[in-house]
Amino acid sequence: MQFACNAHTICDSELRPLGTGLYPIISIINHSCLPNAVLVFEGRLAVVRAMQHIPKGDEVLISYVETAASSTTRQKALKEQYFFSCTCSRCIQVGQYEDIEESAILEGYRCRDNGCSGFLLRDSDDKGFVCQQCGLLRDKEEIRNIASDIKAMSDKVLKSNSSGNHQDSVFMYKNIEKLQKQLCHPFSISLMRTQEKLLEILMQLEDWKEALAYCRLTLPVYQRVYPGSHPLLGLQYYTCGKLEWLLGETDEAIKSLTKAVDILRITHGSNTPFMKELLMKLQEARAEASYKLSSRDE
Ligand SMILES: C[S@@+](CC[C@H](N)C(=O)[O-])C[C@H]1O[C@@H](n2cnc3c(N)ncnc32)[C@H](O)[C@@H]1O
Repeated sequence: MQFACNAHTICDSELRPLGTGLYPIISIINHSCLPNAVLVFEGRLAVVRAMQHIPKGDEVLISYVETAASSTTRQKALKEQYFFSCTCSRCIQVGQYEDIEESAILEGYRCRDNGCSGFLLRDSDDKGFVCQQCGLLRDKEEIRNIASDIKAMSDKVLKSNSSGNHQDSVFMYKNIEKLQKQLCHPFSISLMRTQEKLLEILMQLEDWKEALAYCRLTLPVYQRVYPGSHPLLGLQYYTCGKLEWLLGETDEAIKSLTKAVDILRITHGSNTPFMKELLMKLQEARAEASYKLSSRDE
């Protein structure tokens, strides 16, 4: 229990998990689902950085769990691993309309009308789910069928992942994505996770163009679920910028890399090798853009 409640996942600069470590000083930091600080690692060194101004006397808080989740999901994860009920400013809104809406957007269903972006809530007769914007009902049987097709397809892709055929995986994840688009709200986290997976495999396949398309698809959801200076949003801008640069979209690359720098210099500091590399890429992209401009003028 001491380990489970106090250990932290050690990650690389791109927040990919490497292992687990126990850091006695870091272990005194409490959790918030709306944290004001972030824990990052520079090799084995654990560094806590403020993501916003923290007034003197305020508690420094990090998040122990994935914040891109509904209140119910976050609370369940905190209870199961850390044995407490969170009462942070996000969690105290549980049961209020805004929180119900946010949960239905992140983890609920889309409206039957493709042009409507409303969120759905269970109807009082338990026939299905009703769009809170246009009033259309989605039959629970239809929802159950699509959800079970997604489950079957996800089980299949997990089994086939071990065989390592990326093309097959792309095909299967695209099928999952298609079904999730029918089922889930456009800002759904599961749809975003499928698109992230496709981005990852397409990068391995070096299909930069399609990878960029998927990276761009995830950005609106990232902006919503990782607001402010969240490192994951910064890293997604970084990926987008690298792909744009690789594909010769220099001006777009400069915009994305600048957004990445604005966030990651807060979360990752400005003197780390990781940040130096990012700043170097931005400088090179700027130099390329001005070279292109001057050769066009000539
Ligand atoms: C890593 S320790 C944090 C330091 C701990 N509060 C202490 O005084 O040693 C994790 C434990 O702290 C408690 N904790 C952390 N954040 C909390 C919060 N927001 N509300 C209530 N308890 C919290 C929980 O018991 C959790 O298992």
